[in-house]
Amino acid sequence: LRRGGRFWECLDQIPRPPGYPIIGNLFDFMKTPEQMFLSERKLALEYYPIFSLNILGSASVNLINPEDIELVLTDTKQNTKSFLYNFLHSWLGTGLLTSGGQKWQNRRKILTPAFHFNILQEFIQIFNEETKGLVDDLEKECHKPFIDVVVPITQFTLLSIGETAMGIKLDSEDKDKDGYKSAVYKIGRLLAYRTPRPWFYNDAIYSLTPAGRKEKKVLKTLHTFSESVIAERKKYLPNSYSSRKRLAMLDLLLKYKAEGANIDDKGIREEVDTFMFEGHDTTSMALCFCLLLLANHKDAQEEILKEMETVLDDDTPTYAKLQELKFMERCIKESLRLFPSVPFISRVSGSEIKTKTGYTIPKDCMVNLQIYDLHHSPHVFPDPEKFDPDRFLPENIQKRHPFAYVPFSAGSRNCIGQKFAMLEMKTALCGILKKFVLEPIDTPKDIKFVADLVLRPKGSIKVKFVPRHD
Ligand code: HEM
Repeated sequence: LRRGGRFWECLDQIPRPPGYPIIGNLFDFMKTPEQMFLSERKLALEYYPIFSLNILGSASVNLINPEDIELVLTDTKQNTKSFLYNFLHSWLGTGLLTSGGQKWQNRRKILTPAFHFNILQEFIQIFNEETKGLVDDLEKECHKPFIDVVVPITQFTLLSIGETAMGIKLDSEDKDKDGYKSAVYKIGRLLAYRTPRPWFYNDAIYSLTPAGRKEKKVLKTLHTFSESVIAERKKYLPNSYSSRKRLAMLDLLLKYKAEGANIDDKGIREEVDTFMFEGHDTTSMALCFCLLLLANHKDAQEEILKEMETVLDDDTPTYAKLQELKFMERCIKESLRLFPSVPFISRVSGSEIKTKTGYTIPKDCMVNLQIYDLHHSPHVFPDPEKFDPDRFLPENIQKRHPFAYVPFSAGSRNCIGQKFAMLEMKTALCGILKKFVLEPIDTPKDIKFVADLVLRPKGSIKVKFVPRHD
């Protein structure tokens, strides 16, 4: 009623799965996190290219086709994140991922230099050192019938973001770090629980519920960790920053603050929380799924090895050498197609959107861009479940719509860390594949997912690591 006739008039034209009066499609989503994930996939397959949902008057439009996804991602009027991101405010505040308008523009401008090519080049040495630690850990465990790769890989990505962007060395035995990792899992679960329950959307009401009280405890762990990261880095603050032209992320923010720029302690914590999370969890999942796929595709594994032998000889990879690993890159890209770490993103329409498919999305409506379903659609990728790195040969990319593949989103709000992530994943793969042959235990079909902040498996991802004897 509040939204008026035009809103519902437009929305009612868009295909919607049958629901009930008042509650709408609520029962499609009042399910376990695993069933919720499957429900969305089923709807996307059935209703491609577009469908709407209405849960107790909370409406959304879901886009699955590249043409309409392009319309949203290239229009700055559609840049505002939907209210779903508000649920992250108690954790990430309004950092780069969750902010909008002028604040987002200022922060993006401040933080972009922290991911400049010169900075990334310096990070390769850290990625190599952390890869060595990862390979040592895998060596200790490789006598076992399998390793759940999520455990060592998450450790690797967390240590890597700590040492690169934050400039601190996290102790691999550190209890706070372990508490942080499990808190990230817990908050993801709580958000998945809250999202389909509009009666918990009000913060005051939610805070009184058992889930809200649990969230408060989890937030304490998350914030204690990020505050300790900032305190640790502050110990090493130089008196003057002028000696180095380019600074990594946390130093850059601390410098801006010291110089009186428009960022305070709260702002710095927002970004540390944002980058600690976005910088480790997404890359960790991407790398885990890549290892799963390579274990199941020995031919690709051997081809990567041959390429490594030609390009790297026996050296540790440098920035320039990593650029030359073209086949490895295609494998990572294909892995991110099948397992995009961020399965969907969400916006609110800043104006009416006339879709290429002939519908009108009303203004002020939640618009979800279903990246996972776009990447798995047979309309977009023939034989979509097949692992085929050649889909990313230049001549094949050219045949596709430019927005058919968007694991890092696209447009002005794209992922600021995408180059960082690719370099980190390539360095880790070089270290791992040089030492081990990956053997399959789980197959991709065995993996069940849960609705979460990132594409998360329900249980473990099991791979066998067999030491390589030259
Ligand atoms: C494979 C790894 C990664 C994937 C698949 C990924 C994916 C994405 C996607 C899809 C978005 C858009 C989110 C949205 O619109 O709501 C995003 C944004 C973002 N990502 Fe990543 N990401 C990855 C790695 C990283 C890393 C390593 C960092 C930091 C070092 C990072 C930091 C961010 C930040 C801060 C944003 C918000 C950017 C903005 O709105 O200006 N990401 N990422």
